[in-house]
Amino acid sequence: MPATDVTTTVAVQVRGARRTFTAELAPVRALRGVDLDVRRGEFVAVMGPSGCGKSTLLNVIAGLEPVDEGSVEVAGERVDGRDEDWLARFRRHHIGFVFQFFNLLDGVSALDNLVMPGVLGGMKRRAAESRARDLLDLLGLADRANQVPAVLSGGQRQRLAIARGLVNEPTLLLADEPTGALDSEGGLEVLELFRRLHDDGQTIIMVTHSPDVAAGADRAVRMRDGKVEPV
Ligand SMILES: Nc1ncnc2c1ncn2[C@@H]1O[C@H](COP(=O)(O)OP(=O)(O)OP(=O)(O)O)[C@@H](O)[C@H]1O
Repeated sequence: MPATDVTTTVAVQVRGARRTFTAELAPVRALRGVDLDVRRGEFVAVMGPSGCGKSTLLNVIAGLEPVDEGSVEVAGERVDGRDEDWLARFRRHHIGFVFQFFNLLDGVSALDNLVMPGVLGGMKRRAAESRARDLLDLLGLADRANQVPAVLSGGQRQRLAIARGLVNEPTLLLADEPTGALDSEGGLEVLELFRRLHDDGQTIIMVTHSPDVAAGADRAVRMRDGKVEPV
């Protein structure tokens, strides 16, 4: 990565991003020229009505979906126009993703839910296990290491999912409605955790419908009809 001031302080830069889905009735223009800048270490909430393109924006930042036009840069690297192998490697090193419905592996322990992505990301098993135990400690789940996700509470499961997103020490943590499936107490627990991660320097972009959750971020941006609105 070039060591200039701009690339070391900019975590994400999206310019003129457009993404259209083909659908039966008419094309859906999910992103219609999105511009977004996120600095390293920033905690940004993305808000806006259902269908305005929030998840699509996270997906193009993660390189899970291509843009039809425009550019996406993360940690000084252009993400748009890359092939799948490059993107898979890039995601393993730079992106942690947390989803609304946890996406945990049901049949294996909390510990193995963290060790597996670590090993897949290129860590030796012992290093992955040590990182996994540190994260379980950090997230207050040390005594749950050998339990399967089904016996954990919603808030604990989401904390485990966040830990999984952090195993590979991502440059950027992307969270799509991380509190959406939780009651208000669980939601606040998760928000508190994000605040702590942010205090430790983690860059976070979080999609949320909740103004209370967004208020915990450094900055909220609003999307409407496939664009980020000026605030
Ligand atoms: N794979 C797809 N195929 C077709 N249309 C899609 C696809 N993914 C998203 N869309 C459409 O693109 C638009 C934006 O979707 P997106 O999921 O980004 O919105 P959102 O703001 O995250 O919505 P929500 O808050 O309900 O999750 C919607 O009209 C959606 O139906």
